[in-house]
Amino acid sequence: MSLVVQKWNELAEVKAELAARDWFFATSGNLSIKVTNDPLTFLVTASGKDKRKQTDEDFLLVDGDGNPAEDTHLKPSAETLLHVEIYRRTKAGCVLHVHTVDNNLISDVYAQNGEAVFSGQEIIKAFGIWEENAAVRIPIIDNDADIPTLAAKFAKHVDGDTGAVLIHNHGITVWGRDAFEVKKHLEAWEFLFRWQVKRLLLQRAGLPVG
Ligand SMILES: CSC[C@@H](O)[C@@H](O)C(=O)COP(=O)(O)O
Ligand SMILES: [Zn+2]
Repeated sequence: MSLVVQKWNELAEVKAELAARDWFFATSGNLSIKVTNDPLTFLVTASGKDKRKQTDEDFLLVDGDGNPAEDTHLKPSAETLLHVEIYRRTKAGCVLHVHTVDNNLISDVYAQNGEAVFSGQEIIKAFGIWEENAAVRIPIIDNDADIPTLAAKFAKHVDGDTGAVLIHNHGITVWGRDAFEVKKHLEAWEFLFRWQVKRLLLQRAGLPVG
């Protein structure tokens, strides 16, 4: 099996799992997986598709500038430049971007702080952090319809082989060394967002949550 086919299958599997979670509302979301380092090439979702469907036009191979590296009628994701920033700056192997109601709510509630911080949760261990009372933070950046502008703001927070950024009232972009790691991190973030949204509601209702 060629490397591209192997990576295609890996990304298709993650895409199917996120689809099963119903994390691709209204064609939102984009995913990518690195294929080669030198030169940089990666598979990225084709733009505007319903990512819940599985077809042989789901992904296309792009180069280090995010342009198609093959002859195709498919258009790379509108947000490919964000993926480019990650692959150029880190050793990440996979990038996932989803819009969920909870990640949008958290991005809005904490927008003024420029970050959301979570602590006191066992699932933080999914990030490989084992200390008692550990806290994790996720930066929140303003959304921008101009993708190069958004990518420049986003790039300021890309400083490790794993990471995540919330885009205000838009969604989350998470990256990791491989598909397994990034999916685990995405699931942990979404767990924390859902937990926090529910806690805020229960607190508002006067119920005794910590
Ligand atoms: C209808 S979702 C809005 C899109 O602009 C975008 O945010 C998105 O996540 C999907 O765009 P795509 O070009 O299909 O990768
Ligand atoms: Zn998006």
